[in-house]
Amino acid sequence: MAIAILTSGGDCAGMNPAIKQFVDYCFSKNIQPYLIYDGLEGLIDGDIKKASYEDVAGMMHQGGTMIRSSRSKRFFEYEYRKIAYENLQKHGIDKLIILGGDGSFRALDQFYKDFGVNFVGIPSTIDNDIFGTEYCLGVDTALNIIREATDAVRDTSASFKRACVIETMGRDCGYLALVSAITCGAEVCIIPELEYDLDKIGKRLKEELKNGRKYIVCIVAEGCNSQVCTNTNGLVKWLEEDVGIETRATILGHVQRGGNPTVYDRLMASEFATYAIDKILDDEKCNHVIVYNKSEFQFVSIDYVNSQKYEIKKELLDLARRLIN
Ligand SMILES: Nc1ncnc2c1ncn2[C@@H]1O[C@H](COP(=O)(O)OP(=O)(O)O)[C@@H](O)[C@H]1O
Ligand SMILES: O=P(O)(O)OC[C@H]1O[C@](O)(COP(=O)(O)O)[C@@H](O)[C@@H]1O
Repeated sequence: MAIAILTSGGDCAGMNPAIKQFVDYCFSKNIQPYLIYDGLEGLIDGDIKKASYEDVAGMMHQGGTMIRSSRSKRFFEYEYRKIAYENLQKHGIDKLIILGGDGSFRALDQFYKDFGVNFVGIPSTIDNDIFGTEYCLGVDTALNIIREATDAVRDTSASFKRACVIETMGRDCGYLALVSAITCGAEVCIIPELEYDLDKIGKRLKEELKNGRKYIVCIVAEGCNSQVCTNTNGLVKWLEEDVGIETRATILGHVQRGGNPTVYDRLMASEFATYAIDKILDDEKCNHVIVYNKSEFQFVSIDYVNSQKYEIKKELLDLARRLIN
């Protein structure tokens, strides 16, 4: 019996601390851990290595994933999954821990159905958009990067009496933009989940500018680009032409995916990894995702994770209602 770890889909801060804990904890239980490099692509290509303490030394503070990640078209095909399975067999690996999003969990669930390889999925995505868990690894670090960037952009906006539009990542989900708008003290928050009224926002902003406001901070979610929302360019145009304030846009992009993991993500990584290993070692059959709700870790089925679309909780949305009118 042997156990391996891989990272798949979008990387995030916290993956390295989880990999380190995986290796250290397996050794403490006298189990040989394996590392699979390059995600599902590496699984197909047989890029699998016995882990040693040296492999994970000094990686606690590093962002991204030192065993790298990938999105794999080949893994959708049975033929390649079979090759992946044969690669695992060569090392006697029958258990996998995967750090990724719901796509990666679906991939391993298919793999489990094909060949019975047990796995536990650890929700890891800066988007925080996996149904069934309040928290996904990497979110706290991404939020802190957005906060630092927004604080800096606000400084220069205030110096020039300008507005700024800051675009966060999140794919279709507005979580990062929402929490950032609330915690960075933004004046406007545009996300796919909240209906907004530009006329009302415009009137409010003009009134505030008349009363001495020196700058405006707008936070907009990446998801607005593909949805029926005003996107970053649209907002810049509207601020300049309708509200009448010089405006600059900052699209934060991939800086949000890097950076040293925060203390919270390091701790969550250790806990997620430890509980996941305990579960996979205890259960004869295991195709679960570990989730975190109300300060507790639980295990749920892939079907449950896939049964609904993630929705931001109402109480959090309510905190931003004054930023959309
Ligand atoms: N139904 C599936 N069958 C096989 N492989 C899948 C399936 N769904 C997703 N995958 C694999 O999982 C990878 C990661 O999924 P993706 O949605 O890109 O990222 P995430 O895990 O962050 O949601 C995909 O590139 C693909 O290789
Ligand atoms: O790195 P890429 O391929 O450009 O993907 C960008 C996307 O990945 C993310 O950063 C993270 O998404 P996942 O964790 O679901 O892969 C999204 O916020 C963003 O839309």
